[in-house]
Amino acid sequence: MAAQGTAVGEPGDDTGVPVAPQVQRVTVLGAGSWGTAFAKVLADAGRDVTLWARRPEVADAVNARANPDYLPDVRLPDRLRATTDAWQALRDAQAVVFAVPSQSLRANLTVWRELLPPEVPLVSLAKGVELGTMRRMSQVITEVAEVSAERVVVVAGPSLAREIAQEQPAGAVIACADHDRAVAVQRACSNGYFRPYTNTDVLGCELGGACKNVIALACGMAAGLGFGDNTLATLITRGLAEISRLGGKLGADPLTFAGLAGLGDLVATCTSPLSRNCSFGIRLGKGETLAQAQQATHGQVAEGVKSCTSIVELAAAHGVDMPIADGVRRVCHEGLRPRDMAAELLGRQRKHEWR
Ligand SMILES: NC(=O)C1=CN([C@@H]2O[C@H](COP(=O)(O)OP(=O)(O)OC[C@H]3O[C@@H](n4cnc5c(N)ncnc54)[C@H](OP(=O)(O)O)[C@@H]3O)[C@@H](O)[C@H]2O)C=CC1
Ligand SMILES: O=C(CO)COP(=O)(O)O
Repeated sequence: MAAQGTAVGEPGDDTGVPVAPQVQRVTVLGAGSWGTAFAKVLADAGRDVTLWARRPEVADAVNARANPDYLPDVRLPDRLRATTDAWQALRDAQAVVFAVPSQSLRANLTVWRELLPPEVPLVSLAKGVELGTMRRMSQVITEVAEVSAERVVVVAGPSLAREIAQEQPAGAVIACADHDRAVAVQRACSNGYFRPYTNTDVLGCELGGACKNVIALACGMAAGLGFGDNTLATLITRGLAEISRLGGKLGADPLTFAGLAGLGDLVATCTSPLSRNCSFGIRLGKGETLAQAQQATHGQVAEGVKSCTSIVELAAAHGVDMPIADGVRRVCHEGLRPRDMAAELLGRQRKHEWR
């Protein structure tokens, strides 16, 4: 029997699992590519969605069923409304989704926290680790919004925004320490092309999402240098090894890294021309400086460029070796040449694959 205040799962949920009350009105804060695509996912799942954009022209475009800056040629659903007024966006929300870049979440949340409705799930889409504090996004949310970890939900997995917006089938992970809350958000965003699974390993899912961006930069560099699929497969596999090593040390579930938030997202991001991180890495591999690559990709968020620093610091603080991530950090921020990074990785002391 369902616990008080919950309802028994409807068909499509885990059999008989009690779930939190239905989430119908959802607010997404951030109208970039993933914020807009995820808002569309929610609307296509039957939710009433309000999207907050910081620029009026983006809100106007979304209200005219488009977001040409971020998702050209995608028609947005009628259930999706946009505004630049955060108070208006948040006042009736039954779930709130944060879709701004990782390094700006704290500052934005400091403004939004007074407006957040009590008790509702707070959902993070961002894939990064905060510079300076080494905090994951769920930790930033619990700290700034002063809420318990059980209220914070993380969306992870292979979710290239443009493919999702084109309604191409994809799996995802909805992670929350409170399984019932994960199920409520899972139900709110399940539709005919988006299939989310639940997980209670928030730490592992967030590490998978943030670290794969750094490995995708390395894979892009390899492609930019002209290396082929053996190099790519080696970087993906050894990248997964170092992500799993960090996760294991911090207490994540090792299975998470074999799942959509680990291997799944790593494969999608390291191999797709749609990945901003991979594309940015290609530019570096072809010889562009960080500044040149940033100028050429103006307005695009390649989270790994910043998170490589905080991830390597986090690893060092726990005595974990992450040679690929550290190589990426040194290319991005210390002027190491990608070709020299490759030589250094190949010249490391020979070792056993797992020990
Ligand atoms: N794109 C994708 O495929 C996926 C992205 N993610 C993650 O989602 C997060 C958001 O990325 P994504 O939507 O792709 O990013 P985009 O670059 O597409 O959009 C960024 C959005 O955030 C806004 N923004 C940028 N800086 C600030 C700021 N300082 N304060 C407030 N708003 C700001 C932008 O507004 P404006 O237009 O006014 O500049 C824009 O709406 C990232 O962590 C990313 O890793 C996760 C899965 C998939
Ligand atoms: O997270 C993503 C896919 O899951 C998007 O990756 P990029 O930020 O590299 O485009």
